[in-house]
Amino acid sequence: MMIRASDLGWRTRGKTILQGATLEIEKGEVLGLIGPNGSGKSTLLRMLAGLLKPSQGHVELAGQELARMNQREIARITAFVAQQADTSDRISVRDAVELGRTPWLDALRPWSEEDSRHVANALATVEMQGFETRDWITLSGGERQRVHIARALAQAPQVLLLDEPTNHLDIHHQLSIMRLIGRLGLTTIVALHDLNQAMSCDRLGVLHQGRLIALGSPAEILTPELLHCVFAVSATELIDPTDGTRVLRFRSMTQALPDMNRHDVS
Ligand SMILES: Nc1ncnc2c1ncn2[C@@H]1O[C@H](COP(=O)(O)OP(=O)(O)OP(=O)(O)O)[C@@H](O)[C@H]1O
Repeated sequence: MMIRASDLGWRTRGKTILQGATLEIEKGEVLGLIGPNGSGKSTLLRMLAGLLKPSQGHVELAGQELARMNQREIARITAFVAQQADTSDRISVRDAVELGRTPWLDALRPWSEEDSRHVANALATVEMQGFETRDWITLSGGERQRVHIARALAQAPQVLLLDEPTNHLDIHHQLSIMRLIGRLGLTTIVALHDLNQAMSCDRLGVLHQGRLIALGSPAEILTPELLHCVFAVSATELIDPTDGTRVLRFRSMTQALPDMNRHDVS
């Protein structure tokens, strides 16, 4: 088991933000976290990344107690891509991605060709080669997002934690990031808002009002009943005729559905 979280909870200023989250993630599994705004997805990811100390419960990472590991030990196993990670520092794209190598460097292990290879591969993977010398502040939102993902890949992690990684991305790059997540073979936990993208995950966890209320395969989870209860939408399942995949189409609950039983002959 790569990650084991038991009864995780977080409280702040007397308010419970997350409670009773228990989950296990196998090596190489892609787990999607879905849930409405404010349901606790980022909070759970930040606890799994060791960035937020749980008020309750504990996390095991690759067989070790996360609370007993230092940031460097955690960063050699886990890379985290936050939702809005920005920097005001004037750094180049290459500098930003090179930061991913930090957990592997020290006085006895200075920068080497291997580190440069990791950085070049990571930039190529997110289709950002050629941007190395650009100033970070001149990048668009989507380019910044891809550089953040490159920084995480340069870290050569076993576990990838991604908070809405397709935010800001155009459709080509949304699809290529989702495809990349699928083929990296890393243990990945990814918070997603696009429920059609979520269908490509091995399993989905649903957060609702600070609780992990369901965990299972996309087919088990993305039912019209659950989508109605959790997201307050009505969903219709369609089949893409080109490859037979399921596609969900959503309507707000206030939008009237056409009466399928009415056969008007005019
Ligand atoms: N430091 C904090 N102090 C007070 N409330 C907080 C703090 N951090 C998070 N919250 C609240 O906790 C709840 C869960 O936040 P979280 O960011 O985990 O949700 P989320 O599911 O990731 O939401 P979104 O989909 O909007 O990104 C929100 O209501 C948020 O306002």
